[in-house]
Amino acid sequence: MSFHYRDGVLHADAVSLDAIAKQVGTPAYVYSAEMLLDAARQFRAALAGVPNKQLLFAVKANPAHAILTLLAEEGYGADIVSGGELAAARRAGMPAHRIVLSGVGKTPNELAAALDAGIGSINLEHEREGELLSALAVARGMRAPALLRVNPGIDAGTHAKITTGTSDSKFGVPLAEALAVYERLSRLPGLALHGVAVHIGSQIIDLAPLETAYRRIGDLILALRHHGHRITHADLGGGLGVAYRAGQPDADVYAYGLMVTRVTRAWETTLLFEPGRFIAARAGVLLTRVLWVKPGARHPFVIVDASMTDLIRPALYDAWHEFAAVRPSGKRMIADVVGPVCESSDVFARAREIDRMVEGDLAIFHTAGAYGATMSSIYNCHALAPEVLVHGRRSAVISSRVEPAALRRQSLPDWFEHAPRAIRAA
Ligand SMILES: Cc1ncc(COP(=O)(O)O)c(C=O)c1O
Ligand SMILES: N[C@@H](CCCC[NH3+])C(=O)O
Repeated sequence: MSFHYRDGVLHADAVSLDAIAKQVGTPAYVYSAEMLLDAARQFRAALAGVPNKQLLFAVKANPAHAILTLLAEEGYGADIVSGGELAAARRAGMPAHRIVLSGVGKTPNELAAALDAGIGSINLEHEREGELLSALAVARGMRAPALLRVNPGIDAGTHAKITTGTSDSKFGVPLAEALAVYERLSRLPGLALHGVAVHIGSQIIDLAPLETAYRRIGDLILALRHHGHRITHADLGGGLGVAYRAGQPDADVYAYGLMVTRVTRAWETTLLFEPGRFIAARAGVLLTRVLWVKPGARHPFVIVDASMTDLIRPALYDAWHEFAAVRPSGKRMIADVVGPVCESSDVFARAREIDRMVEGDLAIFHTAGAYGATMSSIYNCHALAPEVLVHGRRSAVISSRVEPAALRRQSLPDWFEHAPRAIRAA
C-alpha cells in the first residue's frame, strides 16, 4: 500500500491524513513504513546478481530514529557524514561494522569517534585527511579501515547543486591523482586502506554516467592491483533518483542492478551501496493546511502553513513536488502555492494546475521523505514539523530530531595545535 485515496480521502497505508492532521496539527511529515520497506527490499532484490555486498542507507536523507530502526531491521547499515549521524545510526541498532563515514570536511573529533566506535570504513576525501586519520589510529594502537574516494570527473546529468563527480567539485581525489595518492596513503602505519569509493551525485535517472564512473573505477582497481595493492572493497555510492513529477519515471533500479552486475563481474570485491533518496523519498509526504487563498495579478496565491523552513528543496533547487488535496473536490485551479516565510523564494509551485483549494483545506506535497524534514530550519521562529510514521493501521509520532553531536565542534587550539603535531609524530 502507499499514499492512496479511499472514500475520497487521502490515506497513508490504512490511516487517513485527516486523522493525522487532527492528531498532530499541520504542517507535519507523514511516512509510510510499507513504502519505505518496499523500496529497501526492491533495492536489495535489484542487486541479487551481486554476490558480496553491503547496503548502507545514506542517513542524511532521513535520520529519524524510527526510519533508521526499520532499515536496520532490514539489514541496512549506514552511510554517515558526521558525528551526529554516527550517534543516530548506532542508536538505531546499526552495527558498527556496517557503518561508513563519508564527508568532505570530517573533524578530528569525528574521525576519532568513528575509530573508537569501530566502524567498517572511513572514506578519505584527500591526502591530509588520511595523514590525520593514520596518526589518530597509531595513537590508539590500531589501523583505521579506509577507502579512498575518487572523483571520476563525470557530470551525473543532475541538478548542478547536487552533482558531485565533476572535476571542479570539492569531493574526492581526482582520478588522475588517485593512484599516486593511494600509493602514498598505503604506506602510512595507521591506515588499512582496502579499496576505493565513488559517488557522482544525486537524483540520477539516466544510468549512463554512473556506468562510465564505475568503469573508470574498475580500471583504477586494475591499476592499483597491478601496483600490488590488495583491493577488497569498492563503495559505489548512492544517487538513484525518483520521479518527482507525475508521469516521469523513477530510476530503473533493476536496470541499475544488471548494469552493476555486468560492470563489476571481474572486480572480486565486496561492493558497498549508499542509497538515500531511492529508499526514503517516496515514503514521505508533507501535510499542510491552506491558510488563505489570496487574489494575485495573474493567478491566486494558495498560502499554506508549510514553508521553505519545512521543505527547502523547491527554494534551493527549484525542485518540483506534486501538490494534492487530501479531499479533492474534482475541481481544478491554476495557482501559485506559497509559504508564509518572508522570502520571495518561499514558493512551492508557480502557475501550476492543482486541485481546487479553499481556506482550511488539507493538502500534501508528495515525495518528501528524503531531504525533507532533515533539511528543515527554524527560520522566522517556526517550530520544526512533527513527523508521523504510519504502519498499517497504526500511526505514531516518531522522535525525529537528532541531537546534533557536540563532536563536530572543535576548539581552535585542538585543531591547529594538536592535529598537525600528531601528523608529524606519525
Ligand atoms: C557519499 C554519498 N553517498 C550517498 C549519498 C546519497 O545519495 P542519494 O540520496 O542520492 O542516494 C550522497 C548524497 O548525495 C553522498 O554524498
Ligand atoms: N539534499 C539534496 C541532495 C543532496 C544529496 C546529498 N549529497 C536534495 O534534496 O535533493
